Amino acid sequence: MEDDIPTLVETELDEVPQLQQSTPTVPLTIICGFLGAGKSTLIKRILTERHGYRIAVIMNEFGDTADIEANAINVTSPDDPSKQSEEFLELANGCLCCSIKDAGVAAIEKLMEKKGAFDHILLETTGLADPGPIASMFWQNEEFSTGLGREIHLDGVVCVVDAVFGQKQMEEDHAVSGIGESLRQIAGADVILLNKTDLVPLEEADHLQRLISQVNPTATIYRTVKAQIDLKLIMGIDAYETRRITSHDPSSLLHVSDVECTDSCKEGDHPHHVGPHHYEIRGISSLQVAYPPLTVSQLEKLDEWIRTVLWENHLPGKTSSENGQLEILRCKGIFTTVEGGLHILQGVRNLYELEKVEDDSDIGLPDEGKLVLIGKGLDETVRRSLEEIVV
Ligand SMILES: Nc1nc2c(ncn2[C@@H]2O[C@H](COP(=O)(O)OP(=O)(O)OP(=O)(O)O)[C@@H](O)[C@H]2O)c(=O)[nH]1
Repeated sequence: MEDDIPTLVETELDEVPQLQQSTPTVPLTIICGFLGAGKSTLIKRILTERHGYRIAVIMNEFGDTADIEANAINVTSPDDPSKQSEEFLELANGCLCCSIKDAGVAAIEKLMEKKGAFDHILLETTGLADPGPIASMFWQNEEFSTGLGREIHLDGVVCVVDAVFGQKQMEEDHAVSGIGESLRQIAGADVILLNKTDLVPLEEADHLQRLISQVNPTATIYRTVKAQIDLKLIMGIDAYETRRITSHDPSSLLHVSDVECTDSCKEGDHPHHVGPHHYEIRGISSLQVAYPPLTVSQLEKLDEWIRTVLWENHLPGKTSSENGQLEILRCKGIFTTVEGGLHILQGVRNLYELEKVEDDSDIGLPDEGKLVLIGKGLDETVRRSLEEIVV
């Protein structure tokens, strides 16, 4: 009998370091979506269903949480009404809910004191929030990376789009500095849930999905009813990882939808096909450029191009006034080099990272590199300027 004991202890010791290595920081997912699209429905599901994940959800307000309490969900705090104003609520399914009423980082700092109680953070934004600045708070931010960034990392941005009103919201969006919030949300998303598809005919959902892909060809789109989605598809997606990739098919890192315009797309009021892989809706468009394996100097030129455009809002060698308004909301890229290296680009607004992938010896290289830009002013001049990098 006693002989069994050392074997058990040994197994436990073996497992601990492996777990610590594979989860060095807690992933954070930003959830955005226009008013009424279904964000709260998604979050309510996460907080109440038995999915087996321990997720901490940071909400704008406790309004919906009070609703969850009213629905007799087991909250660990006693039945004291004043407890509703508590900042943290632990729910029956192991999830944790907290308010972000004060300041984002402060709420997360408090949350991290509870580390160990959860393994993923979801941050819900308000319906009118632009996810770009929020994402940049958690990514490539020096202050963050020397503080909280040692404990959490940005996993991805999920946008919930209303299948009934989504198109109207995109087209009628009141522009703030030229670009409306619903378009900014779609442009900044890594995963899009086209929700409420039970309320529209199939063709309407197809049409809206096509419009969304035209604005953001890099996002993965799932159709949902009542935000029913396998959580594995929206969490743990590592959308901002550039140095280390686990996929053996690196081109899958830059998922790009290939969509063509239909007859119904008219210039000016709908996305339209401007050139190969170039579409536009209310000033926002995406631009895709393919690249052969790059030399070191071409990669440096590309880096300089991205830096100039993202930081100075004009093309290299031109002044801002010459090029009209150029604003990049999101950029992604995957590039191979003639030496056989693989480089990944990730960018949110004026922040970007162009990094060589570590230990790429056992992963296949894609046939061609690809750059995808989403933003404003992405016309043929921009395309030509990008193509000149490899001439
Ligand atoms: N029929 C149908 N109704 C849905 C679906 N998803 C959500 N709803 C309903 O749509 C309404 C709005 O959903 P919410 O989850 O509150 O939307 P929200 O994005 O959180 O809204 P805000 O907090 O105002 O930004 C609610 O009445 C939901 O029950 C769906 O897939 N189908």
